[in-house]
Amino acid sequence: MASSDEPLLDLEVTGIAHGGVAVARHEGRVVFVADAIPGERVRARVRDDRHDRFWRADTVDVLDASPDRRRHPWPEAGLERDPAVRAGGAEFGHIRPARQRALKAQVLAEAMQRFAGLELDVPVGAVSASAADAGAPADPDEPAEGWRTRVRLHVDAEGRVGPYAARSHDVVPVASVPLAVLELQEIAALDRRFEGAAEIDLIAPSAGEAELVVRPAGERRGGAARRGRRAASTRDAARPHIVERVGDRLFRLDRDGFWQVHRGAATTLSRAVREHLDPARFDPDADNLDLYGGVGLLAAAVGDRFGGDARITTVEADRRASEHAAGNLADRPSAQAVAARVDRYLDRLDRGGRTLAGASVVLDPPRSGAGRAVVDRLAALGPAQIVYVACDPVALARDVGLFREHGYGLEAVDAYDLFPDTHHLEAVARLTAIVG
Ligand SMILES: C[S@@+](CC[C@H](N)C(=O)[O-])C[C@H]1O[C@@H](n2cnc3c(N)ncnc32)[C@H](O)[C@@H]1O
Repeated sequence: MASSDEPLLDLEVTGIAHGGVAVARHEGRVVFVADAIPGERVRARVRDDRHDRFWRADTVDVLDASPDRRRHPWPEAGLERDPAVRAGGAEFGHIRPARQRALKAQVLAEAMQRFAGLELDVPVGAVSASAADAGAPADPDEPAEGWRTRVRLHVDAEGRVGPYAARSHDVVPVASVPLAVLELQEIAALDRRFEGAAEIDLIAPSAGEAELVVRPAGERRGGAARRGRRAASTRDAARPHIVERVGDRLFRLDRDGFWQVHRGAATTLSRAVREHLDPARFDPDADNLDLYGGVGLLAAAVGDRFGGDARITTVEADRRASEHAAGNLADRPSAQAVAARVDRYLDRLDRGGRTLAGASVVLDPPRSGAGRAVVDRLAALGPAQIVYVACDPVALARDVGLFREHGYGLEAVDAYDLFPDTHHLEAVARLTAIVG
């Protein structure tokens, strides 16, 4: 590992890589450079020179700035700070929002080309996080900050709170959290000392008060989820819950359970799933599935699109989330919630001699994607269409490539900027069986 005595490199920055780092070359070797923009010339300090083929470096000075460079909206994450103490989690904040989205679109296009063999040009749409019209397409010039309804901060040995530094687990005390929605900025208590605590969670549900939750050192997070499918204990039943509103519908979930983070995300993704499901291929009586269903957000969207009688089963590994899904979908007699791992659920269908012929499947896996084990099983069951909701462009592209091996084609894809000031993006794609 390089130290701050390491010589500095002057680099021509030529590209962008997955993960939010720019790409340059030095003496034939690729250098991944943090806090730079393609087209710039920067001075960078090498942080990691252990690999033969690539090094990692951090920008310390900009020699020729891009017109898309701006002052970082989070002072503790900006170039003025030494890279070792720059706040993490806002690695695109130094870039104007329109260029952030263009770079994300480029990463998606390159991933689709490389891993799925497809030439695509998909713009990444801005999404409003304002309390009044969250989820509406946003004015591209609207400030991108103020979108996070969940923020996790860490506590250092002296009780001070902050995010981890970029690329380390060192806590960086901060005076502001500009990516958070205003309610959370107001309660963040960043000047308080939290001795004995490990983490602070800031949570702003759409139907209820914003909360600051202190997690003592040694507390096990997500205990219920880890206990798997054991019978619900009295302690589980008493776990704090919150309520989220999407349109006219309310969703109940554990306070530490999964929910989309951007204030406009649940609306955006519900709408995207409704729009991407091809009505000509949708059979309300088929064994329609919402895989990786959480507390039933997207199963509800399917019901809203095709009516309460449309059959749908939401499958989720976290037993508590699945119990909430059953409650959240209780007004839909044709919807059911199953607590199971997706791969095991698909195996059970197969062993039972069932197929998914004529069925529509919503697939919303974690960041690592569905992967070969799930894609192979799902494709073998032969659904009519799959609407894939993805928060990682490379995992999506890899899985699209796998589906194509099984005769599924990519019919449509849209992308949304649900993580401004970071390198992340959300994409929704429709895959259908190619006939003939
Ligand atoms: C990206 S979230 C999507 C949740 C939901 N669709 C939503 O939009 O709110 C992924 C979900 O997959 C669940 N999960 C992770 N691995 C799983 C697996 N192998 N089988 C089933 N569910 C899993 C997680 O608990 C989480 O709720």
